Amino acid sequence: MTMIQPRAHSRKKIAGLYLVTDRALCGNRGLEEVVSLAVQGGAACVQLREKDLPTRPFVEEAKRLKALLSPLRVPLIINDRLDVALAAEADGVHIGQEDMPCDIARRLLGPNAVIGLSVETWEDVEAAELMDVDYLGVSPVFATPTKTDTKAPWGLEGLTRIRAYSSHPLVAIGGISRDNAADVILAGADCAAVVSAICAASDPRMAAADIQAEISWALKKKQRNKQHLIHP
Ligand SMILES: Cc1ncc(COP(=O)(O)OP(=O)(O)O)c(N)n1
Ligand SMILES: Cc1nc(C(=O)O)sc1CCOP(=O)(O)O
Ligand SMILES: [Mg+2]
Repeated sequence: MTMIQPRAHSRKKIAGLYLVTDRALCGNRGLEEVVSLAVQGGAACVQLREKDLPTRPFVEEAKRLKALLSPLRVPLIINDRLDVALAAEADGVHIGQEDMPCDIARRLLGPNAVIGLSVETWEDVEAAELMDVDYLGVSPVFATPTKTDTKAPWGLEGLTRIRAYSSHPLVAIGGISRDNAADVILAGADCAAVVSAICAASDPRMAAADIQAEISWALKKKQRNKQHLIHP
C-alpha cells in the first residue's frame, strides 16, 4: 500500500512577478491602489517595504494589505520586521544580512512562514545552503538608484553561478524592468522582484502585466529547454 506522507509545512510558493513596495514612488495614487493594480496585472507576491514608517502605521498598513491580498491568495511578505509580520499575520518576512538571523525568524514565525534571505556575497550563498529559507534574494542583480547601499551587482553571470550551486529558489532584484525580466529568468531566477518599474509607472497594472508576460515567456522557454534535455 502506498502511504501518502504529510507535507512538513504548507508554505506559499514564491514564483513569477514579486512586487516590492515603495510608498514615495507610488505618489498620490496611494500604496494600496498601486498594489491592487500590480496584482491585477499579475504580481504573484507583495513585499511591504517601509524604511521610515513608525511601528504602528507600519502594522496598520500591513493589516490593510493582508486584507486586500488574502482573498486573492497573494502572499504578503514584510521587509525586515518580524514583529510587524507577526502582528499583521503576514505570510512571511524578507531578511537581509544585517537583519534578524533566519533561524530565530523561523523559530518565531513557525514552519509555515515564508522566509526570504538576501545574498550579497558568495559566502552568503554558501552559508544559506544549510538554512531553512524559502528563497534567496539575489542582491542586486543590476545596480539601481532605488537602493544604493548595496554590494557589487551579481550580473547575469553571478545569477547563473548561484543557480548552479544553490538548492533554494532564487528571486532576482535590482534594476529589473520589462527590458531585462526575461534575461534574469533565463539566467537562473525563478522570480523577478520589481520596485520602480511598477511603483513609479504611470499605469502600474499595465507595467506589471508587461513584466509578467516577459517572465511567463522565459519560464516556458526554460521548461521547454529542460524537457528537451530529458527527451532530446
Ligand atoms: C526580494 C528581496 N531581495 C532583497 C531585498 C533586500 O533586503 P535587504 O538586503 O535587507 O535590504 P532592505 O530591503 O532591507 O533595504 C529585499 N528587500 N527583497
Ligand atoms: C529593495 C531592493 N533591494 C535590493 C538589493 O539589491 O538587495 S535592490 C532593491 C530595490 C530594487 O528597486 P528597482 O526595482 O527599482 O531597481
Ligand atoms: Mg533588510
